[in-house]
Amino acid sequence: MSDQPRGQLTLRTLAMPGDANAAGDIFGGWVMAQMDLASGMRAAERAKGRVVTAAVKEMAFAKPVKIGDTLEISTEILKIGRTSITLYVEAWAKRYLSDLRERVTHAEIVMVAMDKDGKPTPVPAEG
Ligand SMILES: CC(=O)SCCNC(=O)CCNC(=O)[C@H](O)C(C)(C)COP(=O)(O)OP(=O)(O)OC[C@H]1O[C@@H](n2cnc3c(N)ncnc32)[C@H](O)[C@@H]1OP(=O)(O)O
Repeated sequence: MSDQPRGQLTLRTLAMPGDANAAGDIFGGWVMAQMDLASGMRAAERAKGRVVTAAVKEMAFAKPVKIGDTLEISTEILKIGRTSITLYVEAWAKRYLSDLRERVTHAEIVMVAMDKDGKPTPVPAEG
């Protein structure tokens, strides 16, 4: 497993008190939401249109995110199907007031390109 983020840095945000429990641990659901947002951004750019999340493959949280950490989400497009885009997504915590970065979780996320009527539509050729 690499000690560097894989793919493109797609989203950076700050973990705030409102995203945490009473012990200062950031909710896993908030981290997942940021990963979903980043996947949507990357996939919509590739699809040149709207996308929805079809599936999130198994996830585990290896390390906590704490209040004040910068959460960095990187994405790599693994596969383009007919209407789907499969991404490998990593979440890293850049620790508060430090240069230390730790990978907290990763997942494969499948996004599907949608037409204006909300039906799956082919992902256009690149370029
Ligand atoms: C902005 C948001 O994130 S929206 C919030 C969460 N997401 C949603 O609300 C999406 C709700 N789900 C849906 O609308 C539908 O189930 C869809 C569009 C994801 C799939 O619709 P389906 O009728 O199954 O369409 P269809 O069978 O044509 O599949 C479309 C593609 O999705 C893929 N797909 C569908 N379900 C899954 C799944 N569970 N896992 C992986 N891929 C899947 C298919 O393999 C297909 O890919 P391909 O065209 O590259 O071969």
